[in-house]
Amino acid sequence: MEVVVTRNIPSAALNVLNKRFKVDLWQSDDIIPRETLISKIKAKDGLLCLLTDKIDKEVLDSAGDRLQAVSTISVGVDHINRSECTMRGIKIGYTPEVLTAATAEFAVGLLLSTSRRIVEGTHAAKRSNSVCFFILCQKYKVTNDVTACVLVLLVDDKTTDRVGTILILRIANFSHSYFFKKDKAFEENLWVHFASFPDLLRESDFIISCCSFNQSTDGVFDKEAFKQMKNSAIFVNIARGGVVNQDDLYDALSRNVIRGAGLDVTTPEPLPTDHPLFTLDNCVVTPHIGSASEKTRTEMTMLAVENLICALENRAMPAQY
Ligand SMILES: O=C(O)C(=O)CO
Repeated sequence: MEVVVTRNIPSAALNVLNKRFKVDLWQSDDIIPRETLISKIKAKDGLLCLLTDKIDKEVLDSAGDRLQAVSTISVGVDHINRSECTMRGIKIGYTPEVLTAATAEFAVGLLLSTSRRIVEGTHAAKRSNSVCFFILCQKYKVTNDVTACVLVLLVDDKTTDRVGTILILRIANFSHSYFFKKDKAFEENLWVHFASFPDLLRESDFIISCCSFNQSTDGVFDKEAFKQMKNSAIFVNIARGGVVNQDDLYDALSRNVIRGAGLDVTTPEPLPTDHPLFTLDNCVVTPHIGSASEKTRTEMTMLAVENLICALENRAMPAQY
């Protein structure tokens, strides 16, 4: 059997695949160009891909009848046309659980670095030796305390629940937590409360988007949403760039409609270096590295490899979507 792998993966994972299949590897740390993917996938049995690879009808058409499985090294599957896969009997594997803790931790990191202006402080320290006055000078006078603030997580399905749950536990010492989710058990187990979306926007000091990207979350953080937030609110996005209208966010940040944003996800990814969001002091942008600890990325890759092998050998995948 033949499989396509769309990125350099750790050699341990590649060796496992090489022992079983003929592997057509895109041997690069860069995103595989779309035309290359469309050409490589022809008449292959399996695909190991990343969230940066759009697996749509055109790619599946190019693969043809032999393709049996798409295994993504990600928990999110919004880059894969699931209904086309289902119609064609193509199994989808994904990587839940193994990245939960790393992603939740990263959200805490973004929350703190944005609210306490750690990145801005680092730049200021490099620029000037008067940084001891950082907190006193007019320009830099405000940072948000995290303690005793109201924090909101936008969570909407099983996948994002997991990250949300760990996140709640990690920040339990800081804040009261609210969940945008109608689930009694959840409320009782984590001492969180359900609130409507407009209430959450109005009452929160921190809003963390952990939701999956779908029709109901597409652009949900827009001009209207930012207008409803407190002027002191900090917005953190570890979900997908598509849940935010980025022009509206830029506008809200540059006019101090909200205080700051920490974004690990953007549209597009990577965000072009000349993007206006990079010009703002009150916006921390990272290149989608929420799950990028060595242990986590290795576990994700090994799980994706195992998913692919099981699918092609007609055994149950450890994590079938
Ligand atoms: O696995 C995913 O879907 C991610 O977004 C990783 O950070």
